Amino acid sequence: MLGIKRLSLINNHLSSQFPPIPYDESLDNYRKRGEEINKEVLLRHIFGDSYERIITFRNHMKNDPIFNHHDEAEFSRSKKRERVVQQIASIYFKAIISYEYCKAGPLRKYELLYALCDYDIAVATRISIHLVLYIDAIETLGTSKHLEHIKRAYSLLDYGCFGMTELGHGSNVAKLETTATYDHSTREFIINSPTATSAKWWIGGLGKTSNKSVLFARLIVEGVDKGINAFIIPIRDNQTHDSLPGVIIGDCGKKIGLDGIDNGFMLFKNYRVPYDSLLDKFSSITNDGKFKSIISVKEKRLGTMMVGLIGGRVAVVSAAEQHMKIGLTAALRFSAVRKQFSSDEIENPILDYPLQRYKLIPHLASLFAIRSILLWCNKHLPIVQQKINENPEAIEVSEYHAILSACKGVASWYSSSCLQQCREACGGLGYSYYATLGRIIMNDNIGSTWEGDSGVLIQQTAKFIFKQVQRNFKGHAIDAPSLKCIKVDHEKLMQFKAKFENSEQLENENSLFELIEYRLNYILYQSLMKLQEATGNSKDMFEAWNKSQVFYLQELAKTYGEYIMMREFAKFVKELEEKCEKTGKVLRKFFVLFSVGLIQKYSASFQDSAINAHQAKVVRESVVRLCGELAEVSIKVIDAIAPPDSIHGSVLGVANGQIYAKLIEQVEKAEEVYDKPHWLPLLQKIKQIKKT
Ligand SMILES: Cc1cc2nc3c(=O)[nH]c(=O)nc-3n(C[C@H](O)[C@H](O)[C@H](O)COP(=O)(O)OP(=O)(O)OC[C@H]3O[C@@H](n4cnc5c(N)ncnc54)[C@H](O)[C@@H]3O)c2cc1C
Repeated sequence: MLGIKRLSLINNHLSSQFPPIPYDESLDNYRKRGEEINKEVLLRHIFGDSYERIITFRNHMKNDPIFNHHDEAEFSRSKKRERVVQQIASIYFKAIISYEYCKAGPLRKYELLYALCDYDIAVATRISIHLVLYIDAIETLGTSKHLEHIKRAYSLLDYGCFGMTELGHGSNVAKLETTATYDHSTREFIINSPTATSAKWWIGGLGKTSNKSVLFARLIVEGVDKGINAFIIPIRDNQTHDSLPGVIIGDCGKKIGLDGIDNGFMLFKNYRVPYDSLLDKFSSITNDGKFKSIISVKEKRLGTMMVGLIGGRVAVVSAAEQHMKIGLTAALRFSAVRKQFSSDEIENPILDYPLQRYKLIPHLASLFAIRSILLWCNKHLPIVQQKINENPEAIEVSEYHAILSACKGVASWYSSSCLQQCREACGGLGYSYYATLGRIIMNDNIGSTWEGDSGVLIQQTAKFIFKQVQRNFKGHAIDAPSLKCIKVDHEKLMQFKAKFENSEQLENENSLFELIEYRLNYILYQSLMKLQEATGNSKDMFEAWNKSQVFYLQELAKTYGEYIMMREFAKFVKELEEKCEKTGKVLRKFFVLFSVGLIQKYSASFQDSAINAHQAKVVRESVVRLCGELAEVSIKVIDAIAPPDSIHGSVLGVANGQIYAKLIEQVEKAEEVYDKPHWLPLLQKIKQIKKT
């Protein structure tokens, strides 16, 4: 330690215009506080079977100078995109990603994406559009004749994109306007963009990179609209990289973040592709030119096709957790070092203040809740993908879809709120680019929109719950295991009174589940009543459904998502306790904080009758006390889960706690730090004008 301290002093002294900065022991001191945990056990528990491979990918990045956030700080959009391709090339071949490698383990590509997302979601997304969206679409919607496209994609002989969204439509996929008209004389499809709003828009990797695209278009056979189908088509010449005749490709321009992704637009003018371009697992055209589908009801066809495209949504949940982890690494380590005010001479680290603890610690608890549901999603993803092949309408499939949709929404909203708190928790220094929070906030921001707008997506969760309840009304048992707690008994619901009198009783796991299950049943009952009322004064069910969103159906779906997260968090803690009692004990407190936090957040609806004023006070006091206890151990916890400094890139989150030295070093390395501005003559001219 002495050696490191001396080195840090010498380095600082030799290269800086600033006075020497003594080694700051604040973070080391905070690290000694709180209960003991076993960091390795915790990280292994979090990463599960992926542990070794994620660490290997991390090491590839750590040892490769092409992964360097500070180099990239002043990069132009074009340079950033070039750098992302260099990074992908570097890691893809070191990681030996191939068709065989990914077939050997369905989660393997997600492990690479996970490691890359800790560095920058732009890099992870650039490759995930290709590896997950493009390849999974061919795999889910295509047949054996399309296997060659998949193999070429894994070998990077083709680089693919996912062409669904158009300028005019994103959420309402059924209304996409691009047409693919079948010409039986040549057994080809003629693709056209009939309107400006039918231009494919926002397509990641399309702007500059891809030579192939999965394309969603309206299939016309014998003049009849057969609905949206998917195709695999070439879009650029593989040698010259020119767009093919009949295809117009452009770049969507400057975005508010994610400079590293080349989002593009695409238009078609009588572009002909052969029959085999149709991904024809569900629908095909016979040799005598007749449309045929294994799903006879047209309205059901699109939904069934979409069911398999779930991998991207799991990646969004993961990104939310990863962004929270990086934000909290910066904010917590900074807060242990940063000092402001005291009642005596020695100032307090701001992490000692209950207000700062309340700002940050509940988000650390939510991070573990998201991680827990992610472990569940990862475990069930291959099972559900298999099930989709057998029966896309199986209950396991629709339940997975409902849970994932709710959790995608909840996780994306949690991460936005967490990152804003992290930025505020770091005060002005949090606004520096080198704190990394600004970059992450803008990159994370899209999580609530892409892969399906969260507010639209969770309506599908609400629909799923309603369908299950309808089954119950018709005398059948609810067949989704996650909804076994549903009891549509109004009388009993209204009589419910929480029993806890003090924090110990409140924080008991059974008591916490009883309360959150009550909340779920209560909001369900309210939603049913609201929908019934709205049905009476609306022109149709569509209007009634929309009138019941605010305060009801949206809340129902969110509560369900949070309930499932809580259920998985409880399992996560139990399994951890079996591996290491002391670490499990600390994580159990995070579980309790997450759960009590939900009760506190929803206290308005609890207080209708279920929780009295005294109990509400117990809930609030519990939150504050748990935040205090967990803040003491929070540096150890963040140490366990934080990626290495070179990967998270935040000067405020450096593991050695030398935040001021690191920030100064970075600022002094930036372009033109001590230079006169090139616009000095303009400044002087203005002064001259003022004088005369
Ligand atoms: C950076 C980036 C990358 C992307 N990459 C891809 C890609 O690679 N491939 C691809 O195909 N797409 C891509 N997309 C598109 C993305 O998936 C869509 O933007 C997303 O699905 C939302 O659709 P939208 O933009 O049409 O929003 P809209 O549906 O127009 O939503 C706008 C607002 O209307 C509200 N709204 C819509 N319908 C309802 C309703 N029924 N009830 C209440 N409110 C409603 C929404 O909640 C939202 O607030 C990308 C987008 C971005 C920004």
